[in-house]
Amino acid sequence: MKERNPWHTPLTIIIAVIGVIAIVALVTIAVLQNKPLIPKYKYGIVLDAGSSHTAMYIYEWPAEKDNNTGRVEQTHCCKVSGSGISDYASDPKLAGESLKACMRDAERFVPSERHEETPLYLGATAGMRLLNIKDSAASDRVFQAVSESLQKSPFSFQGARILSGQEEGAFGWVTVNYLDDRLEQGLETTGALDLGGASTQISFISDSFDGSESPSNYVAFRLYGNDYNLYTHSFLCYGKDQALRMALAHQTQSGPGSIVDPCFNNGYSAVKNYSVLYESPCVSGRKPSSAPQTFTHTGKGNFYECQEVVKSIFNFTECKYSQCSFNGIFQPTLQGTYGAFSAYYFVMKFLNLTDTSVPLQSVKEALARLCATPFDTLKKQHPEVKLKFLNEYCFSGTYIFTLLTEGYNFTSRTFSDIKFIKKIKGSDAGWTLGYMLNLTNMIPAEAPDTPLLPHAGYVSVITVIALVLFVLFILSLRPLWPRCSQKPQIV
Ligand SMILES: Nc1ccn([C@@H]2O[C@H](COP(=O)(O)OP(=O)(O)O)[C@@H](O)[C@H]2O)c(=O)n1
Ligand SMILES: [Ca+2]
Repeated sequence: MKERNPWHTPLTIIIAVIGVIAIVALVTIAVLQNKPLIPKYKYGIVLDAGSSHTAMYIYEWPAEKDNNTGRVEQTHCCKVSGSGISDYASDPKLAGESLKACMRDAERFVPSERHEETPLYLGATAGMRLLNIKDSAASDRVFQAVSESLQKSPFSFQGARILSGQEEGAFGWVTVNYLDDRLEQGLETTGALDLGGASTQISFISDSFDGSESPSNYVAFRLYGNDYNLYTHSFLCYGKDQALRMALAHQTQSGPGSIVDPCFNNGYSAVKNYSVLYESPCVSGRKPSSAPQTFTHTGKGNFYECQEVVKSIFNFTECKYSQCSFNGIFQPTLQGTYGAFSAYYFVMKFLNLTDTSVPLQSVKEALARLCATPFDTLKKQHPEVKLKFLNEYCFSGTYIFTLLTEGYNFTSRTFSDIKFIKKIKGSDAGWTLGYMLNLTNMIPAEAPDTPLLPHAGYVSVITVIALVLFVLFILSLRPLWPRCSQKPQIV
């Protein structure tokens, strides 16, 4: 007779089957319940209407996390061809037209089912600030024209406006710290240095600054449960293009028909128009009365002399606070590391000085060499670089050097705390991302509640608990287990 397996009682089989079904069900629910949904993204578009050009940035983030800590990333950037919108004062319609190619680009990059709900912002910076000072009616007409053009796009247009210098500085700081994950994790923050064409911004946290000494430089944030007292200042006219204008204006003050400029390479020569030079509010009112129509601008390439010219556009003496950067503007003691972007990056990239932290002395030597190079040689060395930029690198480099050291008081010790950057994790450093995060309330003031365990940990714990429960259950049924039958005795 075949021996009966003691486990093969109906009861144990039923218990085992129910147990297995229960475990499978538990694990399946645990996995499915917490599995991220198929990625669905939301979008936001910001147009950065700078003094020299306009750029459009498209940002993307997971749809189910938009009120939370979901990472926002730049997925596309489009450079508007032509000049900045402030240059269309005499023909505003063209400013609107100029944006159309990038807006069509955006229609391709944002899925059509999201078009209608995607916010679209245009923020203008120092070029429009200057136009607004010079001719506010013209500035209104430009905004009217660009707004009409953007309203025709399928996106949800949220308005075009001028950012204050304070906003521009503060949002640049938010962008770099957000992209570096410093805000959410409450880490030490990094300062932001932004050099544009018409203004420049410096923003950083200084423990010694609580806003009392100079309230206009103070911005308070509460982000992810942390308080930040930010120092920020925007110097209108101290972007590199307006700074060049001021340096030229300074050199034409004596009124002759030619300037021999140490900030331009030897061999450079151009005829320039006096009234064009003096049309900006940064230099207006200083045009010499005896000025001829044009002047010849030639280079003599000398970094040390150029530094003297550049210094003449700063006022280092006036200061009614405990300490100042320049032009009587309060600045607390520098602190921590800095990310320097926009034109800082472009110029330092040309000098090959962006990779590591750069000693100040190397920058000085590189600039002395660059300025002393004859213009013809420079053109041969860099056939790929646009002449408009190549002409100006000696000036731009010297200006950056002087602004950082004499203006903001970086020393040979602190200079290497500056990193020259263009992008962080694929997104451009600049004010646009911070601006959009703020307007869409994407950075919460308080730290969000996080689940106790990560997804994988949660599933493992549930599985182990289910197994333990099952084993305990089986053991608890021990009294019902069939007893082993006695083996028949072989006699
Ligand atoms: N490849 C490039 C692109 C821009 N730039 C400069 O970067 C600056 C950008 O300024 P911007 O147009 O954002 O002007 P703001 O309104 O910020 O003052 C301009 O001075 C451009 O000439 C550069 O040096 N190299
Ligand atoms: Ca800018």
